[in-house]
Amino acid sequence: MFSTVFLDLPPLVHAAGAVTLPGSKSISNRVLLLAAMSEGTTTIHDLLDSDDTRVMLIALRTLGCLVEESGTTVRITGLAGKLPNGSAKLFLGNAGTAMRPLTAALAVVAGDFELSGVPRMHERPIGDLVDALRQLGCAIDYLGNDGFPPLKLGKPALKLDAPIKVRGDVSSQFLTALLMALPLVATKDIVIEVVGELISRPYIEITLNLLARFGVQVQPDEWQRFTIPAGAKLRSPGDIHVEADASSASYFIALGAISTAADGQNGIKVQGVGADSIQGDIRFMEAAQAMGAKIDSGPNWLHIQRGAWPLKAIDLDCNHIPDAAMTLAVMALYADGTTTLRNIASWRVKETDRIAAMATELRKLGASVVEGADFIQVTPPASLQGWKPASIHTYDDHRVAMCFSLAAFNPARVQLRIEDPKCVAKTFPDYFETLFSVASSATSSIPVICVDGPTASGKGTLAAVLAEKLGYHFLDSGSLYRITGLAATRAGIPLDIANEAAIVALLNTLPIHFEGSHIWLGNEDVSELIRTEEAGMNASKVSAFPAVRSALIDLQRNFRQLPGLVADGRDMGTVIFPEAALKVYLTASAACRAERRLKQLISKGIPATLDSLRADLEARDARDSSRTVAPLKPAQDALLLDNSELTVDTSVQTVLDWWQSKQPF
Ligand SMILES: Nc1ncnc2c1ncn2[C@@H]1O[C@H](COP(=O)(O)OP(=O)(O)OP(=O)(O)O)[C@@H](O)[C@H]1O
Ligand SMILES: Nc1ccn([C@H]2C[C@H](O)[C@@H](COP(=O)(O)O)O2)c(=O)n1
Repeated sequence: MFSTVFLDLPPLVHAAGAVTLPGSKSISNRVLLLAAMSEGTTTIHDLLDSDDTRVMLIALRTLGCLVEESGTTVRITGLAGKLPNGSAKLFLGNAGTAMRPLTAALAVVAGDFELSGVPRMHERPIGDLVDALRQLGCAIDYLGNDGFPPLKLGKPALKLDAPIKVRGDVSSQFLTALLMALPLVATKDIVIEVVGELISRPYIEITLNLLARFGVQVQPDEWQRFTIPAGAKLRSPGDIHVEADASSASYFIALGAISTAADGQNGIKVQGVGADSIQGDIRFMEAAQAMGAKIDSGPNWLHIQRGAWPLKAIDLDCNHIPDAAMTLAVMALYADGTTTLRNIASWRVKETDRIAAMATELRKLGASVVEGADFIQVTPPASLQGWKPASIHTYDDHRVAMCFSLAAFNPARVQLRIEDPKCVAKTFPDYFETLFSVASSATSSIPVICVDGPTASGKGTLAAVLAEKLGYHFLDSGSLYRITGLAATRAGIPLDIANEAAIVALLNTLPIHFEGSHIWLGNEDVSELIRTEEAGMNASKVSAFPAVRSALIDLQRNFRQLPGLVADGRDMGTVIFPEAALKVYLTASAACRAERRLKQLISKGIPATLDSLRADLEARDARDSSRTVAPLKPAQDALLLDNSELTVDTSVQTVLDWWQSKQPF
């Protein structure tokens, strides 16, 4: 997951390949609660691992439920409606799929509970559900504002005779919550009557479908009355598989519709969910097809290719696909006219006011947007010049972040910044990694920051922190020369020019691979071994051989992957990435560098003296600067930074400021 303050997306050009999506949030949290409340043990396969499921799991454990996790498989020993912990305080983050159903389930069983969430959760309405539960005799108090969490639940005095009325036109989660909770107390038939038009019916279909899997056959009557039969009991189905999330699939369906494939590849394959999904958002397929996507599907997969181009503008009632419809609003940027998405009033009470958020952010990109109480109308920029680079504010809303990433395919190739990219953790923590696994940019548009300079100037430290802060890959090019020196020494090859060919032949066979900050030579983690002063000196020797340098060029350039790269070395800016957007030449006085190296070695328990270290680093600098190929020197367009008197933080901030000043935002 990208936990950076922002994530810059270079212009994306192609997309092709297969993606496997995480489990459905709606199914995951429903199944977790049903499994916890039912009789028997349920093994849930492919459960979504995200913020929203995590708060549900923590809540269930707090209530005394036995939860055993093993990867994406979770075993729940059901409580059969009896809670061992009759009082608990539950924090439910911003998970509506946890807050609403848990409120109903805990309100009908005896106990004292407090349910709270993040500030936005305390602005999301729950009054209609509370009103419905109070009709049943549930004791519920508001701890903050009336109509909103946090809530205090007490012991109910249940009255099951009259039909329970619940509004269906604000959120279908209120009805879902009642449907899942009432089997716990169905000593007689319980009737729920929906007041107002029921929105988001497909979510109710998921609820009914899953209740049936847990042994409860609710009798629906025209989507207005639902009867939970007397004697209904939640019973574990044993094993249950969670489909991939159809709302998450919408981004990749859209991706297939708007992108062209790179050579030899063919569209986007989405694995884990197919056209026969029980999730309502699968009908996003139809909307995407109406806009021009070509989609094939099988039992558990979808295959999407670009069809009509530009996409066709549509006018659609999106009541049945409220979440996935946000993706349509971004697809509208690529349409041949104005797209209108109607009947989306529920967007206003989601993670943020999504109509306002989408309108604001689409306008930043240059679109014309009209918004109303329950609709949004999007007209794309009239020409390439109409597109504007934009920093997309994401409002702590995972779907805003994910759907706007698709704007990186804009034909004007303007840059895009996604603020707070980690908000995708709510449903799809690895969203951007998955996107980058199938999307590609022109290599020349993938940003590179080069940090070159003499030994112990702090290049590695600076470059690694920059890479972390920007979410970019990191190339420690010196490690490649260090490994070459190590391998040659181990093979008994003297490190002199006469053996250049032998060293290159050996280098070409080396199974080098990188895993985070660890460097492997085959099965051996050599990260520490190559850090000695001797290894540094040997690296300096082999790095002077032209054929060794040539042999390492492609390997280094291959590090230039989405979303960007920070590369540290001696010739990053002069030879390997001469067109890099920012080149930093980092220096510090020899005295200062020797002192830093001394501290570094002593902290690792390696004895050393200041004088010998200074002599060694000056000798290394001299060799690195005087060799005939790619000598150590600043690139002509490098910015010089002497950090002798600067802390690491100040150096990092200086370079980040330089980088920001080059961005169009
Ligand atoms: N600005 C700074 N102020 C103080 N200490 C620093 C600064 N930058 C780096 N250091 C420290 O100096 C030591 C050497 O830094 P680092 O290993 O990053 O240098 P380097 O240039 O990559 O060296 P080499 O080229 O030999 O790999 C580290 O212990 C690091 O924490
Ligand atoms: N791009 C590079 C990186 C490193 N070298 C050589 C010269 C250095 O003395 C040696 C070790 O590098 P370090 O790990 O200390 O950065 O490798 C080079 O020639 N070109």
